[in-house]
Amino acid sequence: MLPQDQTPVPSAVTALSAIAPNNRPPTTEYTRLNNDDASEMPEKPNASRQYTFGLVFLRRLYHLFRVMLSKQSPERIGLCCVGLVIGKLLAEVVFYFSGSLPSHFYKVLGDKDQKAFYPLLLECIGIVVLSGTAKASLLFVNGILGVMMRNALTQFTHEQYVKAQSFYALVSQGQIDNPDQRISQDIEKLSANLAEVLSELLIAPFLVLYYTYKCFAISGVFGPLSVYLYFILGALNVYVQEKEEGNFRFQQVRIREFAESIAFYGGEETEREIADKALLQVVGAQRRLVRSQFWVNFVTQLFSYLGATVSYIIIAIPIFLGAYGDKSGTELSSIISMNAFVSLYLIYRFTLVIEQAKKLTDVAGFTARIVQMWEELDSIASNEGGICAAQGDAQSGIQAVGLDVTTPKGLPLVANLSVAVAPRDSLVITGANGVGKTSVLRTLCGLWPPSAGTITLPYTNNALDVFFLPQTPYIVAGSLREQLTYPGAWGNSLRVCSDQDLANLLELVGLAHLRLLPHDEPHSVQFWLGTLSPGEQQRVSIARVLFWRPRFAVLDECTSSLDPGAEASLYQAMVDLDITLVSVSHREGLYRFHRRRLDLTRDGYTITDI
Ligand SMILES: Nc1ncnc2c1ncn2[C@@H]1O[C@H](COP(=O)(O)OP(=O)(O)OP(=O)(O)O)[C@@H](O)[C@H]1O
Repeated sequence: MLPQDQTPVPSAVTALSAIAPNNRPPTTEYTRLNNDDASEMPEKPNASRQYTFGLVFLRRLYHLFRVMLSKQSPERIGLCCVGLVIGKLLAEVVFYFSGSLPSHFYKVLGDKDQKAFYPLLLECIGIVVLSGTAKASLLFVNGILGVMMRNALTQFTHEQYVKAQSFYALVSQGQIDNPDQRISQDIEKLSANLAEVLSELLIAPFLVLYYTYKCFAISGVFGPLSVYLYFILGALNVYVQEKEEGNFRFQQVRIREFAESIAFYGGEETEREIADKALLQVVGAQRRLVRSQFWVNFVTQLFSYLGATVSYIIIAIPIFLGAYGDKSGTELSSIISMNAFVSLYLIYRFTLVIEQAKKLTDVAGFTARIVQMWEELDSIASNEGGICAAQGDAQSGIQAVGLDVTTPKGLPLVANLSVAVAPRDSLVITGANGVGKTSVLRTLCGLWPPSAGTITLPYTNNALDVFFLPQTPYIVAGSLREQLTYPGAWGNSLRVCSDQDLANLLELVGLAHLRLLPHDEPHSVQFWLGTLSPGEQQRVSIARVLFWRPRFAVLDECTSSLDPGAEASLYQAMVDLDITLVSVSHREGLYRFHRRRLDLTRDGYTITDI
């Protein structure tokens, strides 16, 4: 049997690349302020979203290797590479010897030479043991290398993704499909495939030249050309299929996440249609991939089986021409066997070029998806990272001057907004649905860059002193303590929470019954979502404000599920702690906790005293 061996075609790699998405900010210019330094945001370079074939893929692969080397100790990687090369060479040598064994057996048995038979048998057993050891070691080193690569690439991605609102920008801009899939699955698949081909890549330069020449010799220019073409098409197909897989999975996750809402709406039929549509896309992409592989598999198999026949034709010609006239029947059998082995080995090597190209198409597809995400995160970090606001002290409060609020798609919502919120000068923002209340908060807190105008935010001890509560309560995995004190570190302050503090806090927000839960036992998000009603989740959110005691809190309809009495007592608790509020609310009962009201309309805004 021929070995499970592959020969890479790095030269074919140059044929493919996939390009970063076009991540342009809205065409309007905007002012970005940081510590009073106003600077104009430059237009991002026009990173093309189309595919190009050429050096970009190599550049991405190089980027990938640089990241891996920076995250793993070079000694460990070096050790693995040496292990791979030794294992590979050993496997090749052992394979050559095992392939020549049958011809020796033909000779020894044909001559009825019992004395030579036993040493040959021993040699055979030795080769089998060596072969098993070499292959198992090779697989072992491959596995270790795959784990190391996955660890390094995922760590690097986490650093880029979970920082300074990068993930928010990436997810909300929607330029990169399914980042979660890229991080969890694509990196894993890339690492496994790359580790597998790496052993080949290390000894590739020589093999590629040799087999391209062999391929050319057997099939002319058409042979290598079709291999390269296959490689390019294959990589594109893998990329597209992974994208469709991601969309399909996303749809399934949505059904699970919003099961209750869908059930209330009776939306099963619509959901099934959407899921079927996603399935159609993924199956279509998969079908294209299978189709493109058919001809290659056909040619590969043809060569494999034709190889045996060809090897007999090759040896038949000299035999019939009388070149081996002096050989006995036994010697002739031995020669025929050896010739069959060498011919088949060469043909097998040729088919490996195609086999390896298959693996490299996977590597190319996954590399494009992962590095593309890094490039997008890079451009987000360099252009939009951090809060676009000047740093003021606690007394200066929150100020916006001449602010133009625009959605990421460039839709203008609020023009020339000037408003100031001094300490104890709480503000309630009102207005019809969709008028832009939440968008004003997003712009104030730096999630959206303003199209024009300036923002000043209060800082205490060099840390932003504004706590933002979003419209949808955010529940995290962890203990009750971790739930109530999220995020674990806020501002520059460290706050200790004793059991008594925790009990008081629970009492204050009307969650005293949760005391029955073991405080420090961690629970999953599913557990918390199943345990806390929507109103209780909002109480948990307010508990976080009461725990951290910021000077300013920005609250986006974060008590909408509470009854008026509970809502009022929670607002009173925040006011009692001297927290200045900027609230979005439709409920008039809450106005009394604020000094002024900012009313947004489609035509502008008014600010009135309460
Ligand atoms: N990420 C986004 N990308 C593009 N447009 C958005 C985005 N988020 C909101 N919008 C649009 O901006 C407009 C204002 O939305 P916003 O959420 O600020 O309204 P709102 O006044 O808070 O509404 P509501 O009272 O319903 O909460 C809406 O038309 C909405 O479609």
